[in-house]
This record gives sequence, C-alpha cells and structure tokens, in this order.
Amino acid sequence: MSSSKKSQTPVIGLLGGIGAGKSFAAQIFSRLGCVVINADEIVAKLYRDSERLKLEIEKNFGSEAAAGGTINRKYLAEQVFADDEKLEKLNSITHKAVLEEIETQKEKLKDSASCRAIIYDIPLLLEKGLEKDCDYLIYIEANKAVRRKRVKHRSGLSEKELEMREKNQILLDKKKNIANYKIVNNSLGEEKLVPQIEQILTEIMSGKK
Ligand SMILES: CC(C)(COP(=O)(O)OP(=O)(O)OC[C@H]1O[C@@H](n2cnc3c(N)ncnc32)[C@H](O)[C@@H]1O)[C@@H](O)C(=O)NCCC(=O)NCCS
Ligand SMILES: Nc1ncnc2c1ncn2[C@@H]1O[C@H](COP(=O)(O)OP(=O)(O)OP(=O)(O)O)[C@@H](O)[C@H]1O
Repeated sequence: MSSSKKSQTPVIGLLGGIGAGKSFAAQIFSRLGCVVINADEIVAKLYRDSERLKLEIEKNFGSEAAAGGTINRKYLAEQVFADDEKLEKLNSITHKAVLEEIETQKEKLKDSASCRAIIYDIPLLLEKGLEKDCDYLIYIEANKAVRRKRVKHRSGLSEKELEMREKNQILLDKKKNIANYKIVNNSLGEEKLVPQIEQILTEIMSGKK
C-alpha cells in the first residue's frame, strides 16, 4: 500500500476468494456513497466492444472462442483454466486494457466531491500489484462450503472449476494478512454485512486507522 495519499478520495480494495462476496459487498458500499470500479464488468465490456481484443482471442484460441463476434466465455474458461500457458496468453491479451481502464476510471473519480470512497472490486488486485493504488484493503471472508454453493448458484461453477481458477490466484492467507480490515460474509442476506461495512467506512472516513 502506498504511504503517500495520491488522491483526495480514499481507494479501498476488496480481497477474498471466489464467491466470498466482493461484488455483493461492493454494491453495499455503492449505496453508502462510494463508487465501484469492477474489473469483471470492464472485461465484459471489452469483450463486447473491442474488435481488436476479439480478433486477438480468435487468433489465439480459434473461431469457437469468438464465434459470430461474441466471446464464448464457457469455451474460453475450459481452455485457459486447464492450461497455464493458455491462461497466461489470455491474461497477456486482456490485462493491459483492463488496467488502463481501471486507471482511467480512478483518475476521473479521485477528486470527485460526490464520491466518498473508490472501491476496487478486482479479483486479481494483488496479483496485478494494484494494492499500490489502495489506501485500505478489506478482506471479505466466507468459508469454502459457502463460496462453493454461491458460485454454483451464480454461474454453475463446479467445485473442481472453482479450485482450478483459485489455484491461479494468490493464496487467501496472504490476502487476509495484508488486509487492514476483515469482513465476515457467511450468512445469507445483507443483515450482518451492512453494519460491518458501515463501521469500517465510518472509521476510514474519519481517518482513524
Ligand atoms: C476466462 C473467462 C472468459 C471466464 O468467464 P466467466 O464468465 O466464466 O467468469 P468471470 O469472468 O465472471 O470470472 C469469475 C471469476 O473467475 C476468476 N478469474 C477470472 N479470470 C481469471 C484469471 N485470469 N486468473 C484467475 N482467476 C480468474 C475471478 O475470481 C473472477 O471473479 C473470463 O474470466 C476472462 O476472460 N478472464 C480473463 C480476464 C481476467 O483476468 N479477468 C479477471 C479480472 S482482471
Ligand atoms: N451475504 C450474501 N447473501 C446472499 N447472497 C450472497 C451474499 N454474498 C454473496 N452472495 C451471492 O453469492 C454470489 C457470489 O458473490 P460475489 O459475486 O459477490 O463474489 P465475488 O467475491 O465477487 O466473486 P468473484 O471472485 O468470482 O468475482 C453472488 O451471486 C452473490 O449475489
């Protein structure tokens, strides 16, 4: 984390395993006056709008990966999470554009009076060194059984698919240890989550920690 504050508006990074509830928590931050930068949404937009990216993906992963100009996420996921070299290739095609868009969005928000804090909802935040942008890091914790159930329900991911993705991410213990705050999100619904988020946000805005 950077010691010198580069923006007026604090940047808060969310860490946690797949299905821990980073995006779910980010929505609550948003209702409390924060603005969320969401990397999965940025990727989805690039897959819709960037002809260059689509061509690169087609060139490297074949026509089935971008049939009719639409990225076939299921096909691509099957390819890349079973093969480290393919994942590296996909990352090398996508990440530069994603990082540029994150930077653009952050620059627009960093002196905005109407934004209480900028929330980084970025699954590969530490992996991409984006903790350097963050004034605070929050670890969202949910146990494995809960996360497994959530991702199955959200996108049909099996336990094996979850494992295969997560092995390409930095270990959860490291994420937990580097964080300034921890939020527990094992229950169903917002009831237990909202007070934890309100308290952390109040502390951060008062500059206590
Ligand atoms: C492989 C793709 C097509 C699979 O799409 P799908 O709809 O099944 O999953 P979705 O994009 O919603 O991601 C779900 C979760 O998988 C994990 N994940 C996604 N990409 C990666 C990756 N490159 N490395 C490790 N984990 C990943 C994240 O935890 C993410 O939140 C897609 O994830 C992708 O294009 N990934 C490469 C871009 C990327 O790295 N995105 C992550 C944010 S920078
Ligand atoms: N407290 C909760 N109550 C009900 N549903 C929840 C809760 N927390 C998360 N979920 C749901 O679980 C699923 C996974 O949560 P979410 O997408 O926020 O995880 P994530 O940490 O952002 O995962 P990823 O790393 O894959 O992006 C979503 O469908 C979300 O709506």
